[in-house]
Amino acid sequence: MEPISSNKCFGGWHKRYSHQSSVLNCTMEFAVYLPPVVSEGKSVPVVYWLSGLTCTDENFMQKAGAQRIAAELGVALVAPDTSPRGEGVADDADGAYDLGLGAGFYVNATAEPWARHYQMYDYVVKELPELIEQYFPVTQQRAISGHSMGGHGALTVALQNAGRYSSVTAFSPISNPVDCPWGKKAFSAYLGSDEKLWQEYDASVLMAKGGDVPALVDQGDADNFLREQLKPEALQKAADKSGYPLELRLQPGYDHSYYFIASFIEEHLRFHARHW
Ligand SMILES: N[C@@H](CCC(=O)N[C@@H](CS)C(=O)NCC(=O)O)C(=O)O
Repeated sequence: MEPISSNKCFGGWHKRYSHQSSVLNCTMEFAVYLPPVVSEGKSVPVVYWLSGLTCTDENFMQKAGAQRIAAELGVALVAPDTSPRGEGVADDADGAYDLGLGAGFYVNATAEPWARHYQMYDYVVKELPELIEQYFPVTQQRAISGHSMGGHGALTVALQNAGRYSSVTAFSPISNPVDCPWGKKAFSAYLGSDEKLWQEYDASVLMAKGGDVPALVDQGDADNFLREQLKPEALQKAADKSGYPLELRLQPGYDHSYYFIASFIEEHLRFHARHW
């Protein structure tokens, strides 16, 4: 692990690192925020943040203002990148923003040319937490959050790994990727034509089967992607069917941006802190 930068922030430290990922077969960068109590020798729980299309680890850390409340709550924040990176990593032939680099969709790709590097599900669920738990003063308490493509990632990761996460929250998640243009495009590329496999990565399909990881989802009603891509009504329907503990809130006037995330991130972190 190589340090890239270190900045004091609300009494704690925001740090960036690069490391060689064996799961993704490339060099990856990630960010970690360590709250002030860490300097007193205390270990802290971790909230993992998964970002959306076009993002790196930096969007959330620079725009959401989450460090202030993480410092108060005594929680670490970890933000991975949104896809494998570097020379030799496949990208969309037209450089589209919604496939390839910056658009890993938190799945394990099975189709070519993606399978060699695009294993973001295993990276987020296994390799990155193992690294964090080995090198940083953190407990085994984990929660997960994300935005848009990362909201889809957070929900599917929590739903598939109930014992590993104590709570999950999402902003504007892609709630039913098997039934929207972003999801269909990414899943047909990364997973091929076997739609049964797609369903393993669909939050609405998974939530309809039930579960008990507490979930909070915020969605702005002025979000341009709401109707065509995000479809929170599918998630609500799934939760109603299975009796899943989902709190879904439609927030009037908010759009898809980090201004929305910055407005509610405090409530999301407090939600996680209530469920350690
Ligand atoms: N319309 C955008 C779609 C990408 C987008 O809205 N990305 C969201 C996540 S889905 C984001 O967080 N962008 C980066 C940022 O706002 O910092 C584009 O064409 O680039």
